[in-house]
Formats: sequence, structure tokens, C-alpha cells
Amino acid sequence: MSSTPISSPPLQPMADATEAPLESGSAPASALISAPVHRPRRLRRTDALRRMVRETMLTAADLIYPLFVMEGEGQQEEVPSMPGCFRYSLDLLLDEVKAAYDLGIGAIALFPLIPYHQKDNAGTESYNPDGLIPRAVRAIKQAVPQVLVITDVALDPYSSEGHDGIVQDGQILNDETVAVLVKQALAQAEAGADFVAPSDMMDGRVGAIRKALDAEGWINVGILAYSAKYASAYYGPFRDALDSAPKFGDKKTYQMDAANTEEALKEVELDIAEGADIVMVKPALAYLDVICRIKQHTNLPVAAYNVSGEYAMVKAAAQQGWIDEQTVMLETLISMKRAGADVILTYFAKAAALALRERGARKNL
Ligand SMILES: NCc1[nH]cc(CCC(=O)O)c1CC(=O)O
Ligand SMILES: [Mg+2]
Repeated sequence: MSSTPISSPPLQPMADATEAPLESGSAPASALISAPVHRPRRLRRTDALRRMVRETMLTAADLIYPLFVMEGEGQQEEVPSMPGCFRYSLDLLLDEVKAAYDLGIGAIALFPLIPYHQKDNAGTESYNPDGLIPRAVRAIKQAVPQVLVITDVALDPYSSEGHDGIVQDGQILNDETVAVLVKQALAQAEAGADFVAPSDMMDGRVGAIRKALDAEGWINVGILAYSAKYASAYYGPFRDALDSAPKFGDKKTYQMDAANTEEALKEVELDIAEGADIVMVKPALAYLDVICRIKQHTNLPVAAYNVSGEYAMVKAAAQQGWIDEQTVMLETLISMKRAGADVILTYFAKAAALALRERGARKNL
């Protein structure tokens, strides 16, 4: 192709490359190029204009901050595969919750590191009323009463097998597990949890938990259901954090196949019928289409879990100097909101809230 010379206007000094002058050119110089009727670039000309027509917003109030808690005092341990992410002993956890709340993050989700000697096949420790999670919930509710406390309902951190259910002959028992999950949820409600979040993917657990909560008078304790939770390799760093990797096999007989969407809609429908208040898709980034479909399918708030492996990928690339961490983080989170998520669980919660504060409501991206 021969290059047609196009005369351009003389270069003007420009203060900010992201702002274009009102008159950036003359009429097309060549008869070969006809002037377009529509010029979408008009709406991208200045920052104020871009902000005005921006379709999606991310705010700290959208975020849930997942936190790892462990026994001890005055201790925090960085998770090696999640730089910048720590397991906290209870006292230090309170400082982290306060710091997050002060940044405008209204909700936290708790996950426990359980010492191996407290683990067994039935996850008995999961419903100990004086266990690590009930103690953490009480302490947080005392120190920062306004923060919404969400507790994870699943056996894996408590399971000697590293599975989300009771194991028998290499199988994960469903109904027997649900009976334990119900006890776990009740212990958490008793401790003061605002929401319980079953992440186990046993069938029928949302209905069983709702029924038990209501029977015990916890009518205002909500259920954030991990409805479409996929069997994903993106959970690796989380399992490092809690030392909860399966001791045998994988989780494919209860978590979903990565290739399925219709099944996600079915899972969501069931959880809604069973009494879920919020439905969740997990992981988020590789499943934006699923978030989008579910958002169109229900009027309930939809949550997305920006999981540990998604966090680790961004951190690792940023540490290499290959990407700009803050901008990629915000771009990633906004993609989840754009797909239809109302709420995002993310290990970036504090960093994102800080970045939004720094950049100001003015920018967002
Ligand atoms: N009930 C288990 C649970 N709850 C949350 C996560 C993963 C979260 C993350 O990767 O950030 C997992 C891991 C798993 O299913 O093995
Ligand atoms: Mg289900």
C-alpha cells in the first residue's frame, strides 16, 4: 500500500497528553478520506468529559476484604505466594480491620489457619463455640461494631483431609457434611456474624442453613452463597495461606467444571430458592461472562471473588516491573463491576481503597 501523505497541523505544546485541544485538526486534506459523521473520540477529549460519561464506578463500599486469622499474639506472617497479604493473630487482626474500615471498606470475610492437631475428618473444630473464628468475630464486633463480618462456612480449614466435606472411601459425603455446616453456621451466628458464606458447594446447604438460622431466631443473619464456585487452580495461594490443600485428589466432584455456564445458572437458581441473599461467582477474572449472565438472571446482588491466584499473578508481574500494579489492579476490579458484580471480595481491598482515595473520585481509573 502506498502511503498517502496527510498534512497535519503544526504540533502544539500540550500540558497533558490525555487532554486534546478543541481544534485538533483541519478538514481532511485528502479527497480520499471522507469526514466521519460520528466521532466517538469527542467524548474522550478531556478528563472531565471522560468522567462525565463513565459507565461504571468502583468505590471502597463495593469491596469485601478477606482476612486470614491465626492463633497467637502480636504475630503476622506474610503468605509467600501472596506478597502483601498476611495471616494475623487476633490482636493484630483488629488493627487491620480498623485500618480497612477507616478507608471506607465496610465488610470483611474471615478465614482461619487451624493447627493440624485440631483437624479431623468431620471438621469438628468448625463448630467449636470458642474456636478461632467465633473468638475473632466477637473481638471484631467489640472493637469495630459497624463493620460487616462475614464468616466462611466450609470444612476445609478444619479437615484433616483438606476437603470441604466429610470423606468416606475417597468420596465426599453430601448430607452428612451439610449437618456439620449447619452447626458451624449456628456457632458463627451465635458469635455475632452478620453474614455466613457457605463456600463448600454441597447440595442443599443454603436451605438447611437458612432453616436452622431461622429456627434459632437468627432471622437477620444473611447468607452470601458461593453459588457458582468452580474447581479452579487459581485457589493455590489461598490453600498455602491456610495450609488447606486437599490431601488426595481434587475438588471436582463438588466444585464446578470450568467449561460450564448453564450449570452456574442452575446453581444460582437453587440457592435463591433456598434463601440466599447474595449469590457469588468464584473465581472472577476468568469467569466474567458467568458474572454477566448471572447478573442478567437475578435481581439479587451478585458478588465476585477476585481470588488468591488472581492477586498473585498481578503481584508477581508487578514485582518483575512488567505491569503497573495500581492501574492493573483498578482495571481488573472495574472489569468485574462492568461485568455485573455489585460486590467484590478482593485481597486488594485496602490497596484499592487507598488508590481510589489518592486518585480521588475525580479519576477512578
Ligand atoms: N472453602 C474453601 C475456599 N474458600 C475460599 C477459597 C479460595 C479463595 C481464594 O483463592 O482466594 C477456598 C479454596 C478452595 O475451595 O479450595
Ligand atoms: Mg449448589
